[in-house]
Amino acid sequence: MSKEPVNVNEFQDLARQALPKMYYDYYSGGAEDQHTLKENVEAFQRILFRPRVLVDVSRTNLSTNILGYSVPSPVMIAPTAMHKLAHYEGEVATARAAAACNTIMVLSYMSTCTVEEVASSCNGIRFFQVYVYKRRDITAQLVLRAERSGYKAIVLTVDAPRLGRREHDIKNKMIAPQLKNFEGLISTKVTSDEGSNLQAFADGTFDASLSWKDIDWVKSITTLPIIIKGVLTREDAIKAMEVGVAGIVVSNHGARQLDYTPATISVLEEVVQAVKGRVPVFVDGGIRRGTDIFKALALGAQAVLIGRPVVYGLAAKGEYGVRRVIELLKDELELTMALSGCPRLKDITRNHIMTERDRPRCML
Ligand SMILES: Cc1cc2nc3c(=O)[nH]c(=O)nc-3n(C[C@H](O)[C@H](O)[C@H](O)COP(=O)(O)O)c2cc1C
Ligand SMILES: CC(C)CC(=O)C(=O)O
Repeated sequence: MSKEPVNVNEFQDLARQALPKMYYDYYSGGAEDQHTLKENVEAFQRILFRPRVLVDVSRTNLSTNILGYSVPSPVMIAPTAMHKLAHYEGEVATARAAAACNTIMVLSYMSTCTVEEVASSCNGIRFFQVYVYKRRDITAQLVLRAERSGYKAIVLTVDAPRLGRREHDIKNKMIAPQLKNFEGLISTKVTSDEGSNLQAFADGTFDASLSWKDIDWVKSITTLPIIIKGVLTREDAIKAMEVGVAGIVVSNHGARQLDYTPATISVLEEVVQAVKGRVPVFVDGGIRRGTDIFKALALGAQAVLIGRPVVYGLAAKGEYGVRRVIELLKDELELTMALSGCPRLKDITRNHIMTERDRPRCML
């Protein structure tokens, strides 16, 4: 048994040791210069606290409500592809860990276990993430299967008309494994032996024509609420509300798509202000500490999603590792709340943090 991590960052090293280089690079990497990859984490570090003292924090409560579902903490599992490359049990192990923590898991469209396998592996609230394929009938079938299997919302990812340029994957000639969801529908075998096979697969399948008018089509294939994932501007947040989404995820896809987009935490407030409370706003990207979660909530997020740390937990220690990642983040958030004078999530306000812009000159 490898050593027991005391924070989620320590799972990354264990994952690096556990995984073949090609897979570790795929999970950890970002697009091009990986500027945004660094920024997603570092922008959190530039936000400081304004803690309040002498508040009774002998009891804390982290519970919240996400789309009508009551959950014990404002943490969800972001959709990440192909968990069997991290651990032989794949998304089933992740789902069991999520269920054990009563945490909402968003299953990736590009999962290595099927939507039905994950649904039947354990009880739990799950959402299904969707990419729209050129073959729209395939997308419609997958959405129907997810709905029939009890998934509670569709998370439509809109920041990937094409796959970002991930240079590790190009060098490693990253493979695209068979994705069981698509068995009998489409082959993930690509013939290209140049560059990333995953990119070649995405180029052949993802529908780059997808646009705002197509949200009506997505609505027409499901009765589930639709959350849009990948919004970074007030303009798109307003459009998303106009087309009637049930929620917005501020996301730059973990810095894997367009490099030099701002860190998500830097644009969260812009989106929150545009949305004016009409739909919940979620955020992902670079969240590695309970303090990061607190900062996101202070800037108006209803909850956060965690991507890489979950995959690292899975690679390092399977289901147990994912559970520990969720527990560590939740414990850190709880302590942050106590030390900031916020016994409940609704006590967390914008005044509990200061961004670089808020800081008085004399402190620079
Ligand atoms: C290995 C990996 C695979 C991903 N696969 C998907 C995916 O299939 N669908 C999707 O919408 N987002 C995908 N994402 C993006 C995540 O949902 C999320 O936006 C991102 O990981 C958050 O950043 P973090 O990893 O810093 O927490 C993936 C991210 C990673 C790291
Ligand atoms: C298989 C990929 C398209 C999944 C993805 O979204 C990613 O790797 O970021």
